[in-house]
Amino acid sequence: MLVSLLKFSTSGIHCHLSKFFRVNQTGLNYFQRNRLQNNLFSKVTRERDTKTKVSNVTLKFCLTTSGICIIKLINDNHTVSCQFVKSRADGYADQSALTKNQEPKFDWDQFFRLLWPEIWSLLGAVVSALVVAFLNIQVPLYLGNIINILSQFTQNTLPDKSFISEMKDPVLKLVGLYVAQSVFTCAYISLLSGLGERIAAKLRCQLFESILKQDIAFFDTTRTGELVDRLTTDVQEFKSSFKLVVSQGLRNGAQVIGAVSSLLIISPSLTLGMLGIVPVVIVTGTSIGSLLRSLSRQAQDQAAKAVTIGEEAVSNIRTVRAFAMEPYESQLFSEQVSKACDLHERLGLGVGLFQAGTNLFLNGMVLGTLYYGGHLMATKSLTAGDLMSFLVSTQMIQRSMAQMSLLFGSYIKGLSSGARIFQLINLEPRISAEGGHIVSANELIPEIQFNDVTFAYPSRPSQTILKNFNLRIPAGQKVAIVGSSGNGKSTIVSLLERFYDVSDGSISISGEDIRTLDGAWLRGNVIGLINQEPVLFATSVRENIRYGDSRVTDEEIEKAARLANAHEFITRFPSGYDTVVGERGVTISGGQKQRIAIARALLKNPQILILDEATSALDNESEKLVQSALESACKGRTVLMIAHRLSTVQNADLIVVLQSGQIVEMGDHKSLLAKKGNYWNLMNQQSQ
Ligand SMILES: Nc1ncnc2c1ncn2[C@@H]1O[C@H](COP(=O)(O)OP(=O)(O)OP(=O)(O)O)[C@@H](O)[C@H]1O
Repeated sequence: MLVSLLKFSTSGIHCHLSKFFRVNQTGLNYFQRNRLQNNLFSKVTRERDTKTKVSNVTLKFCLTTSGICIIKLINDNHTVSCQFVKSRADGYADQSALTKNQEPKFDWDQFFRLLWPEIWSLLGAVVSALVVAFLNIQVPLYLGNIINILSQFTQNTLPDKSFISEMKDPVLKLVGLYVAQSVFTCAYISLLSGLGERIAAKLRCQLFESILKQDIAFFDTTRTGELVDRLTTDVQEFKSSFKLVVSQGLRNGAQVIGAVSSLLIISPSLTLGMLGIVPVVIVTGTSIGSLLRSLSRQAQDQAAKAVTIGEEAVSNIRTVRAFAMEPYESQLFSEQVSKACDLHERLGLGVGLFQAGTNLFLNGMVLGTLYYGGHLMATKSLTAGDLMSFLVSTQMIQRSMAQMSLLFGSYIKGLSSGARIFQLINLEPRISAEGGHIVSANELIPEIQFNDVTFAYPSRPSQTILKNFNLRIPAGQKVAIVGSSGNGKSTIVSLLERFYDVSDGSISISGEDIRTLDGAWLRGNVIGLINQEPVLFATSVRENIRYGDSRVTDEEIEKAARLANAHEFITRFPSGYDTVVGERGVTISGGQKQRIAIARALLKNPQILILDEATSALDNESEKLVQSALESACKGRTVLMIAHRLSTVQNADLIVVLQSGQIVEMGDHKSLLAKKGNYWNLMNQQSQ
């Protein structure tokens, strides 16, 4: 990531500097310009408002709190102001495939489809919650009843009756009510919890599946942290809101309806007077709600941005440490966190104001009831027990509505999280990993043909990387592609693996356009890829070689490891094949990692092997070991080799020299040297 920032900055600065130099003719040479850029990085990323002078140019850097660097180039006569380099966080987030498109919308259809298989649990929970609400509504009536009996006893209107016998029935009923209330409360809470967890698990799996099936171009523009945030925070938020809204919302909603009905029975005039202002609350609530929803979405997006930055820094901790960039990363993280915090604070204030307003209204309602009810009691149209029931019911309405206003915040958060989840689940990859046909093993000829291939990366469509590229790699031959950095060598590999589709032309294997072939079959059975930075998972050596294929036996694993020159060092580990290699294989050396990766690739016995600079990250000693492993691995296969070090390609059947995405020379090592052209130049450069 840091490297990306530097690359990003370099190209930007380069562009501005070159414009500047063309205009002003300051005559800085290449080295001065490089020094200038290097200075620039160390200043931009470490200090604020720094000035430095290189040659006759003064550079001023500002790292503003919003993370935007503004650079001014000032020479003796001119001041050129370069508005430049947004912060890494903003720069990347702007490009994100998920955030650059339209605002995610909550899909109610999809939500109900998700709920459908859980309908019985949901119904059970709903019925239990409604029963609890119904029982709650009964409580004030029974209490009112008891008060009426008590007041009759205190006024001596029941002289012949025993207190215990009169009280026994209503008290027992009340106890029964409370017990039933507890049973149904337990039922709806446990049913809803299970339901919420199952839905969350299903959503996580669907999200993960959707992420894995996205094409590589999607990952070019979407940051890992953003995806992790959707998998974790959004699903968690959605689940909690769902459970809360269904349980509390249903219970409180039913309680309000039930309590209002019983109020209507006790005193219609008092009830209607009390409910007169409810429509005003509903209209105000709805309009405030849509404002809060938008604020909630912004807050969640911003929180995701912060997570993304934190995740990147932690996963690239070695680079961060090597550049002593901890303070910079902390600052970047805290800037994003404080932006998210601001938004959440505003959201909290909004929800708080809404709740405060609702509470004020509801308390006024209780006070009004007391006042008007007292008046009715004074005129003997209401008994003390009725007023008691009325007041308890009104308070129940007040409490329920207050809780529903609290739920409102959760409901809003749940909707925005759900919208973000569904957006990613519904995202269709442009290149599907599966589908297309399979060529049977005996018909498959491992011959590769690039026909007039032109290609630009989807994230940078204006930059054509390959132009009318034609190449035939006959079955069983070893073809090497060489050329200086950035000429499109690895791009050829990505196209052959069908990580991207060609913009024009076609690539065929065994005479079939690879766009018509099943991608998973192609990558899983036909092509083996060994690249510069082998990635191992934090599990045992055995599991890394097997990589999920349970059909593979231990003997086959050992055979592949022997072929990859890995068996010897693996058996020297105290736990042998069961040695755990640490996250991304940090506990073993680069050469060892590479040989495990070779064994993994060989295990599927691919007919086509791609070596993308497979030895360039190794020292001489490791390179020799890996090179000999590769030589045995290449036997009997069609091999496409990408190489920086020309020493590794000399025995190739055909060497292709690439320049700016086009073939400029082709031949074997000897004939190319004899030509004294590009290949010869590259050889000379390397030997120097
Ligand atoms: N995912 C990507 N999105 C956009 N542009 C890319 C992407 N990957 C590579 N490029 C650009 O494509 C061009 C060719 O890159 P490629 O990696 O194919 O070159 P290469 O010859 O393999 O270089 P190297 O030898 O340094 O690995 C470069 O300009 C690079 O910036």
